[in-house]
Amino acid sequence: KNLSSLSLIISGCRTLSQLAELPETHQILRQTCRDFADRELIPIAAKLDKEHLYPTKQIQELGSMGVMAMEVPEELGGAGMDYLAYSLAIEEISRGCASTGAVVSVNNSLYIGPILKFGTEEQKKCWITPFTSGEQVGCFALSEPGNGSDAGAASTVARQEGDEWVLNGTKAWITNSWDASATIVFATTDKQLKHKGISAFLIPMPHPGLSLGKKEDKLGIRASSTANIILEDCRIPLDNILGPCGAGFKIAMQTLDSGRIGIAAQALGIAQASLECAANYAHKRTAFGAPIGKLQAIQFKLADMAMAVESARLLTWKAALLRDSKKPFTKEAAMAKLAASEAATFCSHQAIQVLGGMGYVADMPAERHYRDARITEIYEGTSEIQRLVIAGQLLKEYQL
Ligand SMILES: Cc1cc2nc3c(=O)[nH]c(=O)nc-3n(C[C@H](O)[C@H](O)[C@H](O)COP(=O)(O)OP(=O)(O)OC[C@H]3O[C@@H](n4cnc5c(N)ncnc54)[C@H](O)[C@@H]3O)c2cc1C
Repeated sequence: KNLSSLSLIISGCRTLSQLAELPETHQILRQTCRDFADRELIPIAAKLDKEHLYPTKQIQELGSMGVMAMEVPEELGGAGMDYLAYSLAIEEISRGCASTGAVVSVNNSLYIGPILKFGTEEQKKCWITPFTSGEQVGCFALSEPGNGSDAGAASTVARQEGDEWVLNGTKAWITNSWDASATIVFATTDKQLKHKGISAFLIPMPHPGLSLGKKEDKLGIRASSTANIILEDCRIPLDNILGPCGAGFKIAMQTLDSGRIGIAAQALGIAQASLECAANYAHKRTAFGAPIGKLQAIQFKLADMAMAVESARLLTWKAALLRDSKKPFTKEAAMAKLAASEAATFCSHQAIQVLGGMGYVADMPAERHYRDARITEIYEGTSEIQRLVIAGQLLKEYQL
């Protein structure tokens, strides 16, 4: 009995030690994604951003590397890796191009994630496998023009008619929508039951009755498409419901818990890129006869940036490790997303200051990082919502 509790302690230590030093498999994956970002993403990120171009070729290459379906078992076409690996991949890709990070993260955690968890075996084969190679991507349609944070107030409706569901309503801000081949749509099936009357549906794209709004002209992550999805008597077979009828809100909330680890990782990538940009510039730029990196004012900025990135990274890895060991992680995922998104906005702001005038123009990546960082404090739950989630969990822990 004593020995078995000791082995538990030892395995706990191994998990903790991963916060300081990654296992070799994860180090290799991280380096592979970093090399890919250096080679394939950094040289084109400014052009993708400026011209709002979807990175078709890069997404396909990431698909062939297994990065479009990190957690999906190999028999379904995925990489069969864990969430720590996923967060490392998203950070490295987003360090190269945050828009590409958004496309990859939505496909993995918002589209594939809930199908993997709640789908039937048939649904997994049909709706996951074709989305593992990067040839096709999916999207996740929860928000509406009238409600984002208050996701339980969905006004999109689905009614059963014979052997079909008929959907009507408008979903707003849907990432990947213009490039997607399928979407998960959340719609109310029983208004009386409020959020317990919301269900999740799988709809192929394009599909009769489903149309797209204009591409939003965004501040950042401009290479990923964002648009309304409009449903007008959109008919799908009864089998296209995901999970039990009425389980949609639970599916959405659990999906966002996991998705937040991906957004934390995306924010880390942007923060890290900002730090690297500022540190490199501090060595090269001279003022008053010496590199600006010799100035304590610049050094303090770099130190604060490095601390913000590293502490948010540890929170992100902790949330991922908890999820991988099947322990509760809602609070830690919200903490990771909040800390990492604030680190990204802080670091990208400071990077512009370190670069001076060069930080303000598109010749250098600092201004793009600044624009890209901002969304991480908004989507998959604003910073205010993360604080509500953290406080809600915390108060439960201290309940008398
Ligand atoms: C580029 C982009 C991509 C997106 N991608 C997707 C996607 O793929 N799928 C999808 O479903 N959605 C997506 N969204 C929507 C996104 O998740 C919402 O914008 C976000 O959840 C906020 O909702 P809202 O815009 O309606 O703001 P609101 O909910 O109207 O909030 C406005 C302000 O009020 C605050 N607030 C609201 N409620 C509270 C509260 N209870 N306590 C304290 N403060 C509160 C908010 O924090 C915010 O500051 C995307 C949005 C953008 C901009």
